[in-house]
Amino acid sequence: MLKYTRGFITPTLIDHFIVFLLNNYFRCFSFSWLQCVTLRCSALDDLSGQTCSALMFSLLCFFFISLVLAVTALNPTLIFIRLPGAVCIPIFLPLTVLFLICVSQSPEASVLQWPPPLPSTGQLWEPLAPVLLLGWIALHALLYMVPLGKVSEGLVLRDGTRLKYPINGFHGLCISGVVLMLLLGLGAPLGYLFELLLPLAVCAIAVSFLFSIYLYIRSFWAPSHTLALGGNTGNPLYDFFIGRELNPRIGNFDLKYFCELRPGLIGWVLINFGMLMKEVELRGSPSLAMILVNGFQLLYVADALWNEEAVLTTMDIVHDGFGFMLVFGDLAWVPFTYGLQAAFLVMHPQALSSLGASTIVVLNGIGYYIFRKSNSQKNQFRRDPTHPSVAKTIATATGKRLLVSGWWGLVRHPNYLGDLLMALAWSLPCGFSHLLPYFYVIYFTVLLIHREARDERQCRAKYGLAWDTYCRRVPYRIFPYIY
Ligand SMILES: NC(=O)C1=CN([C@@H]2O[C@H](COP(=O)(O)OP(=O)(O)OC[C@H]3O[C@@H](n4cnc5c(N)ncnc54)[C@H](OP(=O)(O)O)[C@@H]3O)[C@@H](O)[C@H]2O)C=CC1
Ligand SMILES: CC(C)=CCC[C@@H](C)[C@H]1CC=C2C3=C(CC[C@@]21C)[C@@]1(C)CC[C@H](O)C(C)(C)[C@@H]1CC3
Repeated sequence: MLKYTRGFITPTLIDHFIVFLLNNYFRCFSFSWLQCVTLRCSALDDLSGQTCSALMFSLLCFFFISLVLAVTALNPTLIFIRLPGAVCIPIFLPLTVLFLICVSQSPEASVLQWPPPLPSTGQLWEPLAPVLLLGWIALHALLYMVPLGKVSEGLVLRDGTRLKYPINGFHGLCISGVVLMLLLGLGAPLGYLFELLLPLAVCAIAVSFLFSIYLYIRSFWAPSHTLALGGNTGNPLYDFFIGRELNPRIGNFDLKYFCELRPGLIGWVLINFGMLMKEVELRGSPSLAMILVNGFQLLYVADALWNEEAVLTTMDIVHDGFGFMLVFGDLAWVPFTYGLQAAFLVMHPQALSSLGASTIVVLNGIGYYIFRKSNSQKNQFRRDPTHPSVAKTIATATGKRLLVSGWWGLVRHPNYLGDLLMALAWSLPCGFSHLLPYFYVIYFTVLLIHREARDERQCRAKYGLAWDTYCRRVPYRIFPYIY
């Protein structure tokens, strides 16, 4: 099967890398605890400070292992670490969100700084935060139900039916923009979102847990044909993490579709804008770097909502259950880690030349073009395989065809390629002095490589020989001539 896959980064190389990380994780973990136990400090304060640091270091190590476990969680060849992955991730990914926010707001902004920045209880809790968060989710739930825009059908389900979805996310974004401008006009201190970041993230994590528990419990009343194929192993922890129900709904209100695009994604843009306003408070005007980061990420979110219908053919909606991973991803991970660049820029302003800025704009433009064209091509093809714009295809035994022309003839995941180029363009305005602003592009590369491998397995199982033919005709996965 691998003979059809070219490029110098191979799945075997990735497996070796995972084993290397596992080895080093155990070494780091035992080292940090050893250090914690053998510390010799004169003052009690010092001891507690250093103990905390050693603990924090252990947590960081745990984070890396969680990432590795996440990468392998669905890999049947590494089944012995599937379950631990599902157990560790719900603990350590939320801690990572809080840790990264603390780092972005600290003067050093170094993920490896010693001792690491630890928040006080006062910094974690603010009564306004749950009010704002629940108000925001309620506003978007309300906008979801407003009969604006068209209603579209999803792909055919296992029982042969199709679900209906309102396509009004872009309206939701515009209305949120108007509300924001009104608040700004009334003198609302939007820059205060900077101080509220940690308490808001704590609340979003709490909401994610409660909501996932609700989803897990209600899935036991769902008919069996509405359950996701991958989320019903019978192991409660694993199923809670992956999600049992495919499209949980309350009446016509689709919970997964709602969470995927609205409160978290639009919340991310709102938080970015809050960071921009904080910069205005501190320095009188927004920096070029901040404007670029805000502009690029607004474009990404607006594009997702403008092309909302295309989400109905993505893996999350079509194949994945709605469990902790997606709930937490949508409501906490996306809004609080995808915008770290803007949070970083508030305390760490960066000078950017016009040549540098223009190069970054061009990179984002190229990434966006590839991302949009390839996603639209596939979406159109899946909805109308006979469309005149589709030139070359491969027939499969399932009756569905595979696209081999346009961007889908260059690499097997051109949409990932465009997305990664954009991710890089979002980090570059933050300069090269810190690693933190590059967190997104690093995490995203890992996520997409894992996603590609998972999709490849599913497609091979689904399309068999036709998929092999496709791999022969299009040998590269994401990066032409590399991977
Ligand atoms: N910002 C973020 O955090 C994230 C962004 N994304 C982005 O979301 C977008 C969607 O990604 P994702 O859902 O992972 O994957 P895709 O939209 O690429 O969907 C994969 C599916 O497309 C179909 N497919 C694959 N190859 C072909 C082909 N040659 N012809 C026709 N159909 C094909 C298969 O499904 P079938 O044959 O059953 O139709 C396959 O399972 C991407 O642009 C990605 O970058 C994704 C994850 C996170
Ligand atoms: C570490 C962790 C908890 C990961 C969970 C993964 C989720 C954060 C992502 C899975 C697929 C996503 C997609 C988007 C956002 C991130 C998640 C939820 C997306 C909505 C972003 C905007 C794009 O235009 C998109 C609509 C194509 C995309 C769909 C997939």
